[in-house]
Parts: sequence; C-alpha cells; structure tokens
Amino acid sequence: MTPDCRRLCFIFNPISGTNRRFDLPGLLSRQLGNTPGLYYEVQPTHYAGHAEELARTAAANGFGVVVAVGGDGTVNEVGRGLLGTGVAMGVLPRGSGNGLARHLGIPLGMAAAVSLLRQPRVLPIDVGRLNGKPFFCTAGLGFDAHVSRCFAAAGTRGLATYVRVALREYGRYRATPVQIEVNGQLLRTTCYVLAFANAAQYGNNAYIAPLANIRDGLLDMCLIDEMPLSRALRVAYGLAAGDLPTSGAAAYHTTHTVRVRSEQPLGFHLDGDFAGEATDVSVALEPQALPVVVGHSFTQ
Ligand SMILES: Nc1ncnc2c1ncn2[C@@H]1O[C@H](COP(=O)(O)OP(=O)(O)OP(=O)(O)O)[C@@H](O)[C@H]1O
Repeated sequence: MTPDCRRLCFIFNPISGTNRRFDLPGLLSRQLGNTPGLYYEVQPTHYAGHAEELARTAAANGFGVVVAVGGDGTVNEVGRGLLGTGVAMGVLPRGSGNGLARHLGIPLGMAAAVSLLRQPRVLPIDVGRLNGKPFFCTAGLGFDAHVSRCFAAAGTRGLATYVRVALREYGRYRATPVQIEVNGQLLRTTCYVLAFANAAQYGNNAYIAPLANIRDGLLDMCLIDEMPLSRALRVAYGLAAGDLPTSGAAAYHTTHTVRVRSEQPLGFHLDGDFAGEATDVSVALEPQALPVVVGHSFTQ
C-alpha cells in the first residue's frame, strides 16, 4: 500500500536547538489547520532514543510522513525508525546544526518548512551504516567524535558551545595510528579526522565534503591525518568556504565500503552524536533506502 502523505506525524524533540519558547502546536495550526483532507498529530520525545520508537509506531499506524522536529540527532532516530517501512521522513529543522535539512534544501524558517508538507515532494536518499548503525548525514572517527562526546557533556547546546569545546579539545587531542581499506587500497596512516559524508555538510554550512551527492550510492570519505595549527586554520577556512577538497589539507576517496582498524579504541559519531568506540569499524552504504521530503531548491 502506498503511504498516505495526507497523514503526518510530528515527532518533536523539546531539548534540540536553543529556542525554548517554540510553539509547535500553534505553528501547525496556523500553517496546516485549514488544509482540507490533511490530518496530523504531534508526539513529543521524553528521552534519548524515544524518537525511533515513536517513528516506528507512527509508520505501523498508517502515517505516510513522519516529521523529525529537531536537529540531526532527532533526524537520525526518526530515520532509523522508518527504515524498511516505505514511510517518508520530513524534517522541521530546529537543531543547532541542521546538516541534513540544509543539504535537502529545507528552509530553516519554520513556517516555510511546514508549508512544504502540504504537498510534499518525496525522493529516496542513500543511508550509511557504521558497524551496522544507520546515519543519514555524516559519521566519523577521531576528533569529531571526541568533540561530540565532550559536547554532550557540556550542559549547554548550540554553535557557541560546540566551538568552545572544539577549541579547548584541539590542544589535547592526538591522532591515532590506523589501517584503512578503501577501494582495494590499504592505507597505513594516522587519523585525526576520518569523516564519512553522505551529505555535504556537518551542519551550520560547514562543508566537510562539498561535492557529496546524497542519492548517488557513494560516500565521500575525508581523511585528515594530522592537525598542526597551520592546517587547522586551513581546514576551518575550507569548511566555511567549501573548498576543503582542493586545499591540500585533506585527502578524499569516493567509495561505498570502508574498513578501519586501530590498536587503540576509536570513538565514532553518527550524525553528530557520539555513539561508541571500536577498534574495527566497517562503513557501508545502502543506496536510496529512505524516502524523504525535499525542498524546492534540491536538485540531486
Ligand atoms: N526528551 C529528551 N530528553 C533528552 N534527550 C533527548 C530527548 N529527545 C531527544 N533527545 C536527544 O537529544 C539529542 C540532541 O538532539 P538533536 O541532535 O536533534 O539537537 P541538536 O544537537 O540541537 O541539533 P544538531 O544535531 O542539528 O546540532 C539527540 O541525541 C536525542 O537522542
């Protein structure tokens, strides 16, 4: 049965982002209340991981679009819950970074983002897996994962906290020796940052892989082996300018599977949330495995 895009379930993470006075029911009533034939419900999350359960239940209950209201962590949980159901994921970007929403051309203004849902345009996107765990935007090992772990413990959220934590940890973090198998090559190197990009950016228009196409069945792998200060400055500029691949500060490979081994456990993140440590990491991609609502400007 084709999912009914006139039945929408909004899964709302109240701790995402920094705006605590957000009135979702009021916004939905103004934007969707008078749309004939459209039915919606709002389900707030009560704990980390809850959005995945709520999304799975919503799909089983016949909702045709399940909308993640939050940042990339909420998107990750809702996306996990919908995998294999054929139900589309929408996004109302209310997080700190909103990497997937930005990649998909979803407006950051809430009213405009909601209005996309009146007649949603749905396309399937690729889904990455790191040791079997899904990600939709980016995953990675090394410094990024370390910062995501410290960020979760920081007590406040938002870009300012993220930058403060990253600057503090830059002086402490050391690269780890690794072996990387990619496209039939074995790279013996060190890992300061090893990013797997399904989408082009981490969020906040920080472009780790500006050429990434989220529907091409391929991941863009970005390796930064060491991070002396001169390179850190170039990387920071390259993330903002979108020219990291041509900067000489990072090496890129386009692939659909990667294996990474290290003697020391390496932390990893999934869509910006710290998700564990491992000495053996396999990354793979499932082409066009999740239908999502995209914005008018999305052309991939
Ligand atoms: N009710 C809740 N209480 C505590 N944590 C929650 C709750 N609901 C969801 N979470 C957790 O909140 C975390 C952060 O959410 P999310 O990533 O959406 O926001 P953000 O970090 O502000 O945005 P972004 O990832 O775009 O920077 C997620 O990892 C999720 O598991």
